[in-house]
Amino acid sequence: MRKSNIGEWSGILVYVECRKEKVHPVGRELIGEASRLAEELGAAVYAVAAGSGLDDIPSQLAGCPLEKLYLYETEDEYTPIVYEKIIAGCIEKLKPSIVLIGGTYEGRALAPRLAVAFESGLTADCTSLEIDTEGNLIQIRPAFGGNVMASIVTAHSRPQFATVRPGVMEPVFEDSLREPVIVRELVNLTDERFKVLEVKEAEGGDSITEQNILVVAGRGVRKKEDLEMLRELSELLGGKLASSRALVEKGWMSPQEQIGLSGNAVSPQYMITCGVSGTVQFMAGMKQTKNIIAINEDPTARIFEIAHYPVCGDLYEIVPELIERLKTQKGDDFTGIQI
Ligand SMILES: Cc1cc2nc3c(=O)[nH]c(=O)nc-3n(C[C@H](O)[C@H](O)[C@H](O)COP(=O)(O)OP(=O)(O)OC[C@H]3O[C@@H](n4cnc5c(N)ncnc54)[C@H](O)[C@@H]3O)c2cc1C
Repeated sequence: MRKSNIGEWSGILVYVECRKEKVHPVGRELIGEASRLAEELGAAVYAVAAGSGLDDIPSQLAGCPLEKLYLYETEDEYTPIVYEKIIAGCIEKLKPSIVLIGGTYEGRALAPRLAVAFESGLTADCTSLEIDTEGNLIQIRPAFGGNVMASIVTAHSRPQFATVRPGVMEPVFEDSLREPVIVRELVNLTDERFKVLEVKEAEGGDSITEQNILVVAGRGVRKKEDLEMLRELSELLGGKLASSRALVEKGWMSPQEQIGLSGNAVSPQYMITCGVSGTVQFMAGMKQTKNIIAINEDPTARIFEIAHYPVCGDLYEIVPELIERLKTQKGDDFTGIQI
């Protein structure tokens, strides 16, 4: 491990992922968390973004308590190798003690490369972050299939790298009047070994991580065809259907639609779980949900421990009834429905 003079490194740098000139929501979530940690450390928060068309990024981050915002304008499409060089250059210059990166497809490829480049530690998919008495970042994440929570510290090298999946942290509250210093650079670091010929959007529509309303199917659903009933409910509510891993393993739902430790972390306004027991691995991906309505026929199901609206009963009776009421009710205001 490269010996680092730890005292030379300070502050928190957040990698702000941008797609099609838009800040990925995880950027604001990480800035929110970084500003909380920075207060404890008495340190500053910085952000860095790379890509083309970054003109609008400062206004999208308005209200964020940032000291500096680094914008690296490049025509290169995202490839981990080129972006590693760009972000490593920024880290080299700034020397932040902590670097936070979204646990997205992009971030998951970028973070390990940066950690190797700086010969420092990385903890992937943290669910919580704290500061210890020495000022180290305590990186907390589920381990051993979610049965224990591991607290990991990178005590002897800097920066301390951590990724956090979208939807796990609260987004920053826009109350800062501070205008960050904007540092803008043009970069051209094309790596001859790679050429992006075309970028194709993944099929399957909007991701479940960006939904405000989710209906979640669990093993309590008996047949694949019965998912249509839950899909209808999700569409009537203007949301999307997601599932526990049980149905992904059966091949009824896709891995992109799975919530949990080995799936997606989500934080919708409303979630209706149907026949989901509430295992630790499932709950690791949905604890930030604002309103949980859980339908389960077992009164001792663990999901009821975190549900705001527990509904004990057979989903095959309750869901058709809900659909019927939604269809007959004027308007589609979900909050007005009496369960
Ligand atoms: C390393 C690891 C990672 C994992 N990652 C994930 C993950 O990311 N996401 C995930 O979901 N799981 C994950 N799992 C699997 C997890 O342990 C469980 O197997 C899974 O969450 C169970 O899904 P479930 O709640 O749908 O099914 P079950 O636990 O079988 O629960 C089904 C529930 O349906 C209820 N039910 C049955 N019939 C009805 C009915 N007619 N009406 C109402 N209720 C009914 C039952 O009472 C029961 O509570 C992981 C496991 C491991 C080891």
